[in-house]
Amino acid sequence: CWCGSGSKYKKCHRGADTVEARKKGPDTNRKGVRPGIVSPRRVVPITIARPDYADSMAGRPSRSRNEPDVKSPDVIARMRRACQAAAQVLVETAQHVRVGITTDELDAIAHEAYLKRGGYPSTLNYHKFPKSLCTSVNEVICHGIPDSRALEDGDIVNLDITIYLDGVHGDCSATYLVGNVEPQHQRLVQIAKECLDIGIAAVKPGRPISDIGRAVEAHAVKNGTSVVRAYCGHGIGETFHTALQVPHYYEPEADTIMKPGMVFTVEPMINQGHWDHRTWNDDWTVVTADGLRSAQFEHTLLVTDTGAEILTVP
Ligand SMILES: COc1cccc(Cn2ccc3cc(C(=O)NO)cnc32)c1
Ligand SMILES: [Co+2]
Ligand SMILES: [Co+2]
Ligand SMILES: [Co+2]
Repeated sequence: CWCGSGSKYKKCHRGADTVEARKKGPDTNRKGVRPGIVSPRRVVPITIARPDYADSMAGRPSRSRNEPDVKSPDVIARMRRACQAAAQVLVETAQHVRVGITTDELDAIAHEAYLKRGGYPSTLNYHKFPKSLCTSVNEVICHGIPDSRALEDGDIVNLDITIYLDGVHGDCSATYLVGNVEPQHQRLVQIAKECLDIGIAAVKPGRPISDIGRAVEAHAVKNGTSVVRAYCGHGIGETFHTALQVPHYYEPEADTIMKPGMVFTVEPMINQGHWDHRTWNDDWTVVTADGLRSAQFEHTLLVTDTGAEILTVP
């Protein structure tokens, strides 16, 4: 869900000056200063194949982002297995979501769940991201870093899982309710799930990628919510993020025609209030500008002759 630097969609990527000016520390909503990263770097046995960025100082993929949008039958077969594994890791980790568990403990659970399936946690060291999944709580839109904050009654939390298995990535996420969640926040989560389903239904060969954002944004706005613009869905395969971007708002410039064999994520981030975001001064955590909540769901999809096949099913 990263539109990346130099995004061709002006609205999709803010200029550095704006971002710099907007950096801020953890919101008081999150009970003051964030607890911080509490555990040492998790280890991945050398027996597990790692992506090229896993051991690089910058964590930057060396492989170009110009992987073809349409995948070969071999890559598709490997994507099916990786995406199924990602969905299983998500389900397994989500079973532990409850009041009192810390997001760092969820990171440990997810980490082991990747490893036991022979997979590498794609986010670990990806652009130097320090953890094996993203945990985005309440006003956090995406890229939340697991830490010592315990989940509280009434929270919503997105778990974003990406696995690297047999040379390809599978990426999925879901937002979960913690204990007794206020009806307005339950509704936000429901609308976000509907936005993903409606976005997937808009996937049709021969149509432009922009159909997806048009359908998602219409549903979000009709239901009194807004669509985050700075982070998009993305092409995925042997590369975590290919050059293909999938805005979740209506972007007429997203004119790539969908073709059978394409694989990309749809991962709408839906805000309770305004679509704008801020980035914490940890350089990762993306939060709503107005402090209201955000919810997200994500699947990795294969474009078929008639529509979309959801690959991230357990
Ligand atoms: C360099 O700039 C950035 C900025 C933000 C994030 C990152 C790297 N990154 C870390 C985790 C992560 C997850 C996704 C994802 O697609 N989730 O569905 C995307 N990017 C991710 C890099
Ligand atoms: Co993301
Ligand atoms: Co993604
Ligand atoms: Co993801």
